[in-house]
Amino acid sequence: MTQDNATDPDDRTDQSTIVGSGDGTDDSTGRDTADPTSDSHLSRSITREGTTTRDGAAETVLESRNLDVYYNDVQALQDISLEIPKNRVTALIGPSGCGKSTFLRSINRMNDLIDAARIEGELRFRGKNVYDDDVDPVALRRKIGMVFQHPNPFPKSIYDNVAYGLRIQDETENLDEKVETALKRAALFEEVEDQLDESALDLSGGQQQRLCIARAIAVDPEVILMDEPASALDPIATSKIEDLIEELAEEYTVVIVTHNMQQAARISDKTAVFLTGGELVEYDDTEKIFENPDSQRVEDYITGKFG
Ligand SMILES: Nc1ncnc2c1ncn2[C@@H]1O[C@H](COP(=O)(O)OP(=O)(O)OP(=O)(O)O)[C@@H](O)[C@H]1O
Repeated sequence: MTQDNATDPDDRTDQSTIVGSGDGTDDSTGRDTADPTSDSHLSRSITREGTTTRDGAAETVLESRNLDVYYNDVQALQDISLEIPKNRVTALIGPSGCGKSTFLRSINRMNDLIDAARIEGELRFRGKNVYDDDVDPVALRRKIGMVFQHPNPFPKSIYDNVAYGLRIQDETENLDEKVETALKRAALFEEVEDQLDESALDLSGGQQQRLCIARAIAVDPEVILMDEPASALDPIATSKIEDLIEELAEEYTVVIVTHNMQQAARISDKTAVFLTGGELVEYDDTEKIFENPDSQRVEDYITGKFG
């Protein structure tokens, strides 16, 4: 479990796209990155506007294809292929050490920060392999924000925490409004509106976690990755975070690692079950996984026979 801070604004640049050039132009193929099913090798900016929704089905936003991850010579993930739908909550569950956090960190290239980590295969965000040479990981992490197990607000005021990323990006127009919107979306505004200038460190753990979510939201991501975001919180704070996650899925695509199977069953639409050895054993609608999984190993895990 990494404690790195994907939202650390000091790690950011002013680019608004995930590609190095940031100029929003097509490469020589002239094809459009917006097509999530496209196989093309592209260098166009990836924007929210360029999407289409298939009839009835949620659009795929993230897709791993034959993804292998190694730490030095040890393989942590084996041949992971799955599609993550837009505006849904996708839960990653499985016993300790099965690679859930590794997969989550692969999505926004947080594993780049681990020297021993090596990736093979593809991880596509809106059809574009995020491991292509022209992808800027800092810009990628702005589009794919991350919230960690332990709340990690900066030692600054509540306001400055939320505004930090926007200031780094020079997006200070209507800053008060943007901060307020992010705090509202994170279901925190009403609790802190009279203390915006006070230290974020004085908030409760649950409030700090919602502040970290507000900080991630403020820079307008499309995807929010959450690595056990409620595991350090008490039951009431956990319940608020769970309610919030369901609300967030109206605006964002949420991918959450959780050890808590009840939590996965309560809040997620899709569930991926990883088992020992870094194998994705089953991935399906959450209801199906919990009520009638295809795999006996998954059933054994869900019913507590191991793990
Ligand atoms: N930085 C690292 N260096 C070396 N090995 C690592 C590193 N991070 C994880 N691993 C190994 O990779 C495997 C997968 O770890 P990962 O943390 O992704 O699993 P997990 O399912 O998220 O576990 P947990 O539920 O305990 O957080 C484990 O064997 C772990 O020891």
